[in-house]
Amino acid sequence: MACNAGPMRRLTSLLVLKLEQRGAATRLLARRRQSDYASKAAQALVASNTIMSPEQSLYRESETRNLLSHFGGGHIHLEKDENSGIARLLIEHEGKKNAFSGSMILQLADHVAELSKWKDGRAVIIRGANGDFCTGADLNFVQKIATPVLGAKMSIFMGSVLAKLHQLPLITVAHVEGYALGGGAELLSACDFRAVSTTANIGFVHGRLGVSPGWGGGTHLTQLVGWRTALRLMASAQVLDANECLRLGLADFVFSNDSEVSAWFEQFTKTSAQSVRAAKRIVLNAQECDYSESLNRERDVFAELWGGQRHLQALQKLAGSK
Ligand SMILES: CCCC(=O)SCCNC(=O)CCNC(=O)[C@H](O)C(C)(C)COP(=O)(O)OP(=O)(O)OC[C@H]1O[C@@H](n2cnc3c(N)ncnc32)[C@H](O)[C@@H]1OP(=O)(O)O
Repeated sequence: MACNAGPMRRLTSLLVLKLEQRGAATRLLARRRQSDYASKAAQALVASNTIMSPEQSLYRESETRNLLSHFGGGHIHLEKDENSGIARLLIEHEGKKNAFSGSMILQLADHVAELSKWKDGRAVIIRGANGDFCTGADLNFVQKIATPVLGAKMSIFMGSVLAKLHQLPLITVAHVEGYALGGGAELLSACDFRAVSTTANIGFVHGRLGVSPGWGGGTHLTQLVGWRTALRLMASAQVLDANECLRLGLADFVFSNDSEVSAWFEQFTKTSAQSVRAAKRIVLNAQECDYSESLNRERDVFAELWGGQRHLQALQKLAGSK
């Protein structure tokens, strides 16, 4: 369990802030065409007491799921290998360089939920189809939800998905080739490790669209590269190649072909899945909890493994080899 309800609470307060801008949102919506689905949905939300009253429930996941389901295209495939404990997530949106549609966001949410329950999972590798990682949100879909209220809902939902991805009890690796822009850069920055191809172009280019990261990517980037570099990258919308990413700490490994990345990944298969998962829990606690709570939790993790079947078997094997 997380030490605090951090990500969701921060996202919810974002929605509260947006709701305070209700007058502006309503005026903006009034200018939109009645026939536009997103505009109608937004008007319904603005008119609804439940979404507009801070005293009442502000965010309904089911409403956001319903909204996102209207924007289809592309697919996220999940493949789990029970023997190795390694899963693969493939992002595929043909003709759109794997940009996220609404339905792809929902699929990612469901896959992350499934992975969170996978007791024997060791790692998940995330990759884009056809030579690109992901170019963020599908711009056609973005255009249709370009209102403060709908943007807040989408940001809460996808921000929570990427926070859950970040907190998975297994190792997350982004296998990055080609373009990883906007929300695509946010997705890779939520992972534990980034193996980056020499073909990669990675950029927090949100500023070119007059916005900023909204899926937690600004926070994850800051944790990875420090606040000054993160500020520079977001404020300039600079697109980086693999070697620049490596120099800044945004890449862990640079590769030029698949066999190199497979060889690099081998390091995560040398210990038991339980030990890998324990290590992940320990580093998450160290990030999220205060010092003494993190130490307490580390002891709990240790106690779950010490004297267990795998520990005893390993001891026996070592003793036998002496
Ligand atoms: C909180 C999340 C915020 C966000 O993620 S906002 C989205 C941020 N992403 C972007 O701004 C990327 C926009 N795309 C681009 O700049 C360029 O397409 C890119 C990736 C540099 C590639 O340039 P080129 O190699 O010249 O190729 P191209 O532009 O002809 O693209 C090929 C086809 O892919 C499409 N595409 C690429 N990125 C897309 C996107 N995000 N949403 C929707 N469609 C997208 C592009 O429109 C083009 O389609 P078509 O062939 O013209 O039908």
